[in-house]
Amino acid sequence: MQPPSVPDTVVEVRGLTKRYRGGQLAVDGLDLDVPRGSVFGFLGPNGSGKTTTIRMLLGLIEPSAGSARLLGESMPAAAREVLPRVGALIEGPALYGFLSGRDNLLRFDAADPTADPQTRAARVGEALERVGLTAAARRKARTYSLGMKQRLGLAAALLRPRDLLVLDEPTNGLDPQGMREIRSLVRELSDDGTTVFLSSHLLDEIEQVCTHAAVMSRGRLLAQGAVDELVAGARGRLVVTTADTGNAARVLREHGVTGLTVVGDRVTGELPAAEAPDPADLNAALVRSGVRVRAFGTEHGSLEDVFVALTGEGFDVAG
Ligand SMILES: Nc1ncnc2c1ncn2[C@@H]1O[C@H](COP(=O)(O)OP(=O)(O)OP(=O)(O)O)[C@@H](O)[C@H]1O
Repeated sequence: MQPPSVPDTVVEVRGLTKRYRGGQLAVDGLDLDVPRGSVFGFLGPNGSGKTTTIRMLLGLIEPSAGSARLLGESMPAAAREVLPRVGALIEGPALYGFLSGRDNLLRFDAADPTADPQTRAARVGEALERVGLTAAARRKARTYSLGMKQRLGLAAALLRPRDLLVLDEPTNGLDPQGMREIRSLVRELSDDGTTVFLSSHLLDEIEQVCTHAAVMSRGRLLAQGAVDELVAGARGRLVVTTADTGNAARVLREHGVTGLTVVGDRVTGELPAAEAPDPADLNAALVRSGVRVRAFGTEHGSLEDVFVALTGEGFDVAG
């Protein structure tokens, strides 16, 4: 039997809305298009509706309005056919601490009625290998670091081939090393052709690993698209290094630069969108005013700039 084909749009969401019983509007008219083969970052501060959206995508809760298609099929109606092709890791894996990593995976595999017991050991061995836990496979899961537990959860999601992986805040609580491990695993899975949808409140993480992103705030979508296009649309920041920060800020303000901040010997600001002055003219104006400029340049826009420009607010990671 041919494996089912993967449509060009792996996740297609239209007008998706969730109002909880208490009246809380958690997700408000969301449209999403996740292209096949992408690593799609679902970005937003805590409480912006990411988990609620993922729950609706996976058919765990009913939307109040709108529709969600996963691998071309309507959810939650097609959950039985679609979900076996989707690996998910939400809010940390459910592991037995008293079992070894390997025994945890054997249990997960045994719980899948379609998994052939004859090939179970090989499947578990491959999944452990894939996430780099072979050497630690016989240790009890409770002795694992958070990053190792998260990788074991991913191994469980990878016991069968998946067309889509949905990861809710996969690096939450991990140290930088653990984060790097998960990021490189996500890249490998993507290189093998799996579409990955991952939520995060970490802008930097999304920029590092994702090809596409959707930016959420308070239940609403602010922007989505290829990360490089989103970032290219963000205005860069002007950065001037000088001992004479006060005068530099004044001159830049007079020339239309906004959002000026001074940290140490660095003055940064935003170039006005319309009729942006040529940075070379700004530099000349600083020099004319007697400001001794040590360094002058522009920094590329980041996803944070996109977020700030769209909301007029800082990206509050603490929620
Ligand atoms: N079961 C529920 N009943 C009522 N309100 C809820 C429920 N679950 C979430 N909410 C509310 O809905 C909003 C969105 O929450 P959600 O968990 O989807 O956001 P999130 O972006 O995933 O944030 P986090 O990263 O903190 O989980 C929040 O204001 C939250 O308090």
